Amino acid sequence: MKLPRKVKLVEVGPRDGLQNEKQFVSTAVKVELINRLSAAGFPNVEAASFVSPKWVPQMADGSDVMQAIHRRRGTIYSALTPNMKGLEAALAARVDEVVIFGAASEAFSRKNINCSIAESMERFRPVARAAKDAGLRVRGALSCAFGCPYQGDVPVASVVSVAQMFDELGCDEIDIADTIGVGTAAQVGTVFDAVTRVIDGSRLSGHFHDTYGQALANILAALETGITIFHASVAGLGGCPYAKGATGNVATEDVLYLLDGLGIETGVDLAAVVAAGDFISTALDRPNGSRAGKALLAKAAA
Ligand SMILES: CC(C)(COP(=O)([O-])OP(=O)([O-])OC[C@H]1O[C@@H](n2cnc3c(N)ncnc32)[C@H](O)[C@@H]1OP(=O)([O-])[O-])[C@@H](O)C(=O)NCCC(=O)NCCSC(=O)C[C@@](C)(O)CC(=O)[O-]
Repeated sequence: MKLPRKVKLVEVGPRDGLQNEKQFVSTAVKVELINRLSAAGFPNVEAASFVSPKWVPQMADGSDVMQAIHRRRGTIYSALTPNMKGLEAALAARVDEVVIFGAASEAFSRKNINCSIAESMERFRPVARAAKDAGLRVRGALSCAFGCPYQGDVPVASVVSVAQMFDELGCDEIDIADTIGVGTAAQVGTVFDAVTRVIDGSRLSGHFHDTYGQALANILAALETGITIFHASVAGLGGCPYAKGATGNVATEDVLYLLDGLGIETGVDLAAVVAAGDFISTALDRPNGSRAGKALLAKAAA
């Protein structure tokens, strides 16, 4: 098994992790979480979402969050921008990277962003162009690459085709996302092998939710196909408001424990992430969703 020496870990907890919370999480808590995560050494933190507050009320304070955070040198702060209105807000908030987000499933595209896949790409085109003109990085998030809550199976050909659309829009990075956490290691191999035939693997990332407990195995399977960028959410927070039943992202602490054990460098301090996971679990008054996080906290307290 040939594995990479280094991996880029993108922390998505402040956005993907919190967006589904029913009770509004205060701006101060969001800011403290982002500051703790960037201090832990993440090269990239997904910090906000400039979407319609009617669709995702939890993310309505994105501008305030971006204004209040302490920007660590070397950290890329990303935000979701579904349209030009979102991009204008993101530019005003001085984000470093925008995320346009589409799906490999027509049904999910309509539920999540209220348009077809083809329409979404036409909506994203000026967003990507204006973001590039402003010197920002552009990431394309490709949901439902391993299954859809509305449509069921998603053909690998649809994943490849939407990845190529993002590529054509000029995306620097493309996230292959298991939105509802149904993918298996075998499927991960098949999907990444197919996408890497048309897009260089160094520009692809694995974004795994952990509904069926397969996320760490899926990360290992993706590492074996040469993928070196992964997303994770501190304390396993999260879920998509338009993907019922799906649990949070794979917990960052668990991914770090795996990567540290494999001797793969991330530049991220596991102990600091464990403390951030404890902070946000306490603030939300809920059990910590990271197995490694809980074990390390218990060990430290013993
Ligand atoms: C795309 C739209 C806006 C279309 O929504 P729409 O209703 O078709 O759009 P609209 O243009 O008719 O706008 C409706 C209202 O929203 C406002 N509006 C419109 N755009 C914005 C904006 N950017 N910022 C603030 N406000 C906005 C707009 O001004 C209007 O306000 P009104 O006139 O009614 O007062 C909507 O469907 C939406 O916001 N969807 C976002 C859903 C979302 O955020 N989902 C979660 C993120 S995706 C995800 O989690 C998956 C991912 C990325 O993690 C990967 C994975 O795991 O799969």
